[in-house]
Amino acid sequence: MSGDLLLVDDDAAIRTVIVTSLRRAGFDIRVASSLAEMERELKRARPDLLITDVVLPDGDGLDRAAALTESDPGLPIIVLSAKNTLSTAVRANEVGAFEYLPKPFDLDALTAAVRGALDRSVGDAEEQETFAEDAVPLIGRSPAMQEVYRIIARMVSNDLTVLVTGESGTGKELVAHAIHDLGHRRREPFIALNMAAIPRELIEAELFGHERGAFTGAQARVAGKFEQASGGTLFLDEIGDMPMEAQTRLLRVLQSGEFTTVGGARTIRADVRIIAATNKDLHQRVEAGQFREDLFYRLNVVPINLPALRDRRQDIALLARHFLDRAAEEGLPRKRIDPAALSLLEEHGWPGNVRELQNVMRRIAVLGRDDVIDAEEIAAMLGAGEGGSAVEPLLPTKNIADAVRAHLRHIERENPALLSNGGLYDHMIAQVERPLIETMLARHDDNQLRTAQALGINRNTLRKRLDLLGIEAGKRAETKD
Ligand SMILES: Nc1ncnc2c1ncn2[C@@H]1O[C@H](COP(=O)(O)OP(=O)(O)OP(=O)(O)O)[C@@H](O)[C@H]1O
Repeated sequence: MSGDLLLVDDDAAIRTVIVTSLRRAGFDIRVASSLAEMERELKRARPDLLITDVVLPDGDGLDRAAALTESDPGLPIIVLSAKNTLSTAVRANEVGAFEYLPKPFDLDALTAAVRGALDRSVGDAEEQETFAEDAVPLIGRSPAMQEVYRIIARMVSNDLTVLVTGESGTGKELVAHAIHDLGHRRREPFIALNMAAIPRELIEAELFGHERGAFTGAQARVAGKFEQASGGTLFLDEIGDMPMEAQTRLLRVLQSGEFTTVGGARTIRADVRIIAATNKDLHQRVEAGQFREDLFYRLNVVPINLPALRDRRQDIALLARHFLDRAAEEGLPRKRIDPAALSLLEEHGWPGNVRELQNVMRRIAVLGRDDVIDAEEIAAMLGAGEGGSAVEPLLPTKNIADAVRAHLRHIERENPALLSNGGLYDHMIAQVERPLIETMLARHDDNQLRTAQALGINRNTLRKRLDLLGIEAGKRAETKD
């Protein structure tokens, strides 16, 4: 791949090293040692990529880069800096720099970053802008999130294994998606598998696929997630819940880059990027003998820890408004929120993190009385949530009560024995429970874990209720592309 690169650095030795290495990799590269020289080069011709140092003799390379991205948003920029402070990284991120490389950096890493940046900038600039917006749906400007963005930005130009940790609902899956969507594998599949959502005995077959006749009921050869994700990204959610035998097998794949299907003799190359996530303390699991230490180190190549929402309260207002906007885009009433209401949100404990905030905002969008949400409404909503009871009935209680009475009259006519044979209570509860569970399952694409979380019940409780009510729930949601 060739490309016209412009390197701006006042250190002649660094210029020489970079120029030599990038020319060897097949790139054309021009150099400048100051902002003034850079301006001259920019006037001569627009480069395909700018690589700049931060501290230059006649000014700040990052400030200039920020101005450049305003006037030329399609120009990819790589920032090199010896000032390894977080603020430089954050500024580089704000500028939208494709990659931030702290000095001293690895020349291979620079070459990979250049390739990734050029690859990404190929194509229609307009399409890219929308792509970039859609690709990073992560909201929040707190320092903790900036650090997360900085790591994500550095992960898009390589295939390193990433371990995302954080409490439930902090956005781990969103981060995995962002890494995939921004990286060079973005046109290939993103396949997710949640270890906690499928029966333990099926995990290996789900991951590696199985041959016909590998076990009872295996009537045809089935490709596993590794094969489905080929060329793309495999997201292993709730990795802490992976059974030991599957851990051993996964470790072997990570070591050898190959796997065999269950019951199969063929080996298949595993061209996938692995992103794992967990809300469990894996160190503790390792100590308790429940998680293989060697696998932990294989997965924890690049750790990303997502902060709990209560530890980044400055993001709450932004997130709340974002979720209200999203609700309005989906056709729910458009609501605004007043400052006192926002303060209350900021003081809340948020045990369910961003997911909980999202649910609260959606409920308010549906149920709120006025266009402007006030503190009283928020207090009522949060108070009800904490008690674990229904927030406020969607339908006035009277209608549900009427429905119950009408159904009892119907039973009296059609099946009077039910009124006295002891089965009435279960029957009536099932009348409410079935549509409730079915509707919520449909909303969550049949994903049982998310449905249980949304309902506020344990996943096993949900499973039992599904069995009892005879509701069939598929597993469509485990696979996403
Ligand atoms: N920073 C964020 N900006 C916007 N939305 C967010 C953010 N973080 C999380 N969300 C939203 O909150 C919900 C939960 O996020 P996600 O599923 O990624 O969390 P998680 O950490 O993977 O949760 P779990 O551990 O329970 O699977 C999603 O609907 C997601 O879109």
